[in-house]
Order: sequence, then C-alpha cells, then structure tokens
Amino acid sequence: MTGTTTTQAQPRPDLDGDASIRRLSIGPMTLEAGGHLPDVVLAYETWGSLNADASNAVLIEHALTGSSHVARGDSEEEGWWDGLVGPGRTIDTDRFLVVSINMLGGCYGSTGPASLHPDGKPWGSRFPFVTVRDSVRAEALLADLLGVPSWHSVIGGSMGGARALEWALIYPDRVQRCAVIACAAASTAEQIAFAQAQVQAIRLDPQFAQGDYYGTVGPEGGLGLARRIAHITYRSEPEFTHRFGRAAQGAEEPFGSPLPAERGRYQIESYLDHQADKLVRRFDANSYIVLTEALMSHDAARDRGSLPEALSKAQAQFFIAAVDSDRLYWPAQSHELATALPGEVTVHTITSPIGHDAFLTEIAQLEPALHAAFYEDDDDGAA
Ligand SMILES: CC(=O)SCCNC(=O)CCNC(=O)[C@H](O)C(C)(C)COP(=O)(O)OP(=O)(O)OC[C@H]1O[C@@H](n2cnc3c(N)ncnc32)[C@H](O)[C@@H]1OP(=O)(O)O
Ligand SMILES: N[C@@H](CCO)C(=O)O
Repeated sequence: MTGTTTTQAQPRPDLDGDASIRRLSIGPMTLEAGGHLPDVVLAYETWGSLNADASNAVLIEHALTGSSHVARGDSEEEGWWDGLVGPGRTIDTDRFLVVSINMLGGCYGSTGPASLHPDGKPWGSRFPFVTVRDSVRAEALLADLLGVPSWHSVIGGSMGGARALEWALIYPDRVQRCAVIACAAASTAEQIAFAQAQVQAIRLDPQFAQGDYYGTVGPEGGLGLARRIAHITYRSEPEFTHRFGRAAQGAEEPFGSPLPAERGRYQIESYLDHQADKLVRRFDANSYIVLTEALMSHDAARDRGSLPEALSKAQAQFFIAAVDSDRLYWPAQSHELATALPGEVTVHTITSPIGHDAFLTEIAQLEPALHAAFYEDDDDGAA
C-alpha cells in the first residue's frame, strides 16, 4: 500500500548521540484508503547509538497529541517518559538506540495538513485520510533509511500502543518485542463516539473554514472544546471529585448559599479551560482531526479475519498493560487483546486513581516488569 523506498540510496543518517529533531523524506506514499502524498517527510528524535549489528534499536510511539520528545536527552525540555528512557534507566540509552517518530498527519514536523502541497499552499482540507497502518508503513520506510532492519522492541501507550501493535502485525519479522499500554485491539464504539464529538466540535467552529483556515485565527474554540471532551475521558471521576469537588475557582470553599450574583467558575471548569488553552497553543486543529480519525480506524482485525487469526501473524513477545481506573481504554479491553494473542500473555496493571493519563504520569509502576520482560542484560543482545 505504500510508496517504494525510492530514497534508500541516501547515505545512512548519523545516529550517534542524543539528537534534536531531524527530518527525512521517505518519498511518495499511496495510503490505505487510496489517498496519495507525493513526498512524505517524517520528523524524529534519537537517543543513544546503533550497535554494529543493528540489534539494539527501540522504537517508542507517542500518544494522540504527544510528540517524539520522549526523553530530555541533551535538550532543556523534559520528555514525556523521562523516567523510563535515559542513561541507566529501564530503557537505557547507554545500551540502546531509542527512536521516536512524529506521526504522519501530526503537527510536530512530519508531513501533515499544515505542510505545503506541491502547489505551494497548505494541504488543509485536501489532506487525505490516513490510518494507523499508514503511519506504521511510513515509519518502516524511515527505519529502512536509518539502517534499522528490525526493532529490539516497539513500545507505545494509547494511540502509540495502536501503532506498536500494528508494527508487530504488518512487519512480524521486524519486531522482536512489543509493548501495548492502555490500548485495545480496536477502537470501540464508545471510543469512536467520544472522538466524533471532538471532531465535530472543531468542524462546527465557524473559524474552521472547512479546514482551510491557515493564515487566520483558526478554530481555536472548537479545538479547545475537543480537548475538554477528551481530557475528561483521560482522567477519572474520583480524581476530579478529590481535586476539585464543587469548589469555586479562586476559593477553597464550595459554592455555597447564597450563590454569588456573578456565577463565577467552578475549579473543574477553570482546570478544563487551562487544559484547552494549553493544547490550542501547541496543536493544529486539522492534525487533531486527522490523528483522531486515524485512531478511529484502528482495528487490528481489519481485513485479517477474526482477532485471534489477525494476531496469530505476530512473532513478537508481547507486554500488555492497562490502567485500573481507565474509563477510555478499559482494562477489560487489554485482557481481550492479551487473550487473543498467541500464547500466554499477562496483563500488567498500573494502579492509579487518575484514569487513562496514568500511562504517562505513572509509567514508573511498569518499570520492574518491563525491565524483566524486555531489558535484562542477557536478554537483548545489545552491546
Ligand atoms: C510537545 C509536547 O509538549 S507534547 C508531548 C507531551 N505531552 C503528551 O505526550 C501528552 C499530553 N500531556 C498530557 O496529557 C498531560 O500534560 C499529562 C498527562 C502528561 C500531565 O498530567 P498531570 O501532570 O497530571 O497534569 P494535570 O492534569 O494535573 O494538569 C496540571 C495543570 O493544570 C493546572 N491546574 C490545576 N488546577 C487548576 C485550576 N483549578 N485551574 C486552572 N488550572 C489548573 C496546573 O496549574 C497545571 O498547569 P501546567 O500544566 O500549565 O503546569
Ligand atoms: N494525554 C494524552 C492522552 C491520549 O492518550 C495525549 O494528549 O496524547
């Protein structure tokens, strides 16, 4: 389904040491649903070095609005899995080359709706529908260019987990170990429903202009509303009750009687406003739609028979984990995935009151089990 590796004649990029963001053209791609991109560029970061037999490369896949900045490395900016990835950490960058790639369709440097079409104007509304599988096929073309024939391990949470799983299914001989954290075998009806409400919030913003808003303010209100809806699903009711209760913003006390003449704001409203503002400042609305619709498309069994039949193609050792309070990717869905995988696969649990986002904030809980499963000294062949 993808373009050919027409750029493979390029010299292999320098992979030594911690890198700031780099970009490589992987050439043209024809997409799973039929769209075409004449020149795809992927932006990526690396930490550590590739060993002589290229056996120590680890791919880490980011979530929906995440980026390739997994670890701080030499940069000022903290990474979203800093505790997990770095010198001497569970994913030890003194032993492994760690690669993280910004998703096709996103807004952190890889080709996306804000990129320029060959006519010199942004793709905008013309950007084609991409799937999780397209993104993985693009990453495989990049791996070819990086000189990585197979991954020691591919690991991801949430949408990153969907990409990790697809890697193991599309390229079974290129993934030796695969960790799927807080993710399911397919996006469920409820996950699609939450996603559709977010996409509609953006599309219904008058500033959206059918996606051709570049050079204008753009659909900031719609994107902010999408983030509010999403963020509620990323956290939990007990956390919200414990943190905010019915308290008014700027006061520790609940809204009492008499109610203030001005309605004011509940703390939870202020918190959601803040989450929305933060995302609006760092994310492109078209990319939000493209990536959300890609996640809606996630279905490991599509065109592959039953789920166990689909998963039987994988050759990797699997590590599956769930957050016990996740109300978006329910633990039962991780168990369903583990049960359908070949062999005995354990589901590891992150115990947290906060819900789905604990795969980011509480990843340390998985470190002993992940280390034992994938990264013991004598288990990886890494130099
Ligand atoms: C390039 C990039 O940065 S993207 C890559 C990194 N990010 C990702 O991968 C995923 C996106 N990030 C996230 O989803 C979140 O930031 C997480 C999950 C990582 C962080 O979650 P937590 O640490 O639990 O943060 P939490 O949800 O409590 O939010 C804290 C923020 O809410 C603010 N806040 C708390 N209460 C209130 C309130 N009553 N009113 C307004 N703001 C409030 C805090 O001041 C804090 O603000 P800050 O983030 O600007 O410092
Ligand atoms: N907070 C995460 C959750 C999605 O899994 C993100 O914004 O990407």
